[in-house]
Amino acid sequence: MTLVSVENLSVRYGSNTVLSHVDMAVEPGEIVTIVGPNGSGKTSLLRAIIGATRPSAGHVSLKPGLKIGYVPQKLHVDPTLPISVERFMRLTDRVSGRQCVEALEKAGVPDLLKRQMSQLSGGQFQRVLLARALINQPDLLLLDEATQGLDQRGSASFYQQIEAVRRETGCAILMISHELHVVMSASDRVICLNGHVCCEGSPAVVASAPEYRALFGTGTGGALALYRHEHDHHHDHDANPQEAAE
Ligand SMILES: Nc1ncnc2c1ncn2[C@@H]1O[C@H](COP(=O)(O)OP(=O)(O)OP(=O)(O)O)[C@@H](O)[C@H]1O
Repeated sequence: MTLVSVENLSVRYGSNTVLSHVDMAVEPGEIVTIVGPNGSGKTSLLRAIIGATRPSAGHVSLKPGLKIGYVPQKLHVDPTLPISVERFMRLTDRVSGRQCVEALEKAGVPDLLKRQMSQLSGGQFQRVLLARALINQPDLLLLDEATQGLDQRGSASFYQQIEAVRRETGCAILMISHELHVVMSASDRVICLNGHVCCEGSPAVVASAPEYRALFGTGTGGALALYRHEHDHHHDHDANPQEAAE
């Protein structure tokens, strides 16, 4: 059964429409990546899915009883606050020490339980956030640019961990990423967003779609084009990405 189904979704902040007519779905066990320039509504889409942002039109349906783990884009922990990884993980959920250790194992950092949050490296911190999101054994994991601030090796290894999590737990993953080259290999499906769904499909189909190329250019150099986005392609919400790619 489909985990998340988004139909004709629009999100508006005041008079600013950031998402319009977005249709997308996530099936069990899939890894789906959302790419798109800054401000293209990626975070707004995730927030609409978890119910933190109210759609101005359309709707989001979740499979009944769906458990979601969410790794936010940024989380600031005051470096002067003495808080251990274990305390941090137990702040929001009633979980045992054993469950914390298991979640840290799944996130690839089994030995961090007693460490101070302020002493973790960027990569370790992100793994702890991942562990916290895994603690309730979610059916769907949402990651909002979870590798921000990590170097290329750190983020490649983080995505390998995500694939291992999917293998071991079978949970589906919906993630936002700017690292196109890494994402392309780790994803079953890519959705290219720019206020609307520009194109979507398997990484190979999306990479060769004219809409995607208009946004990101070709090859891995396209990762840079992301930040120098010129949106000059024609908007056609009914375009079939399969046909467009041919
Ligand atoms: N709570 C809010 N109130 C008003 N405007 C908002 C709010 N949240 C986001 N926006 C605006 O909506 C647009 C889309 O923001 P969103 O965070 O969804 O984009 P994004 O694709 O995730 O961007 P980035 O890649 O920079 O993280 C931006 O122009 C942003 O300024």
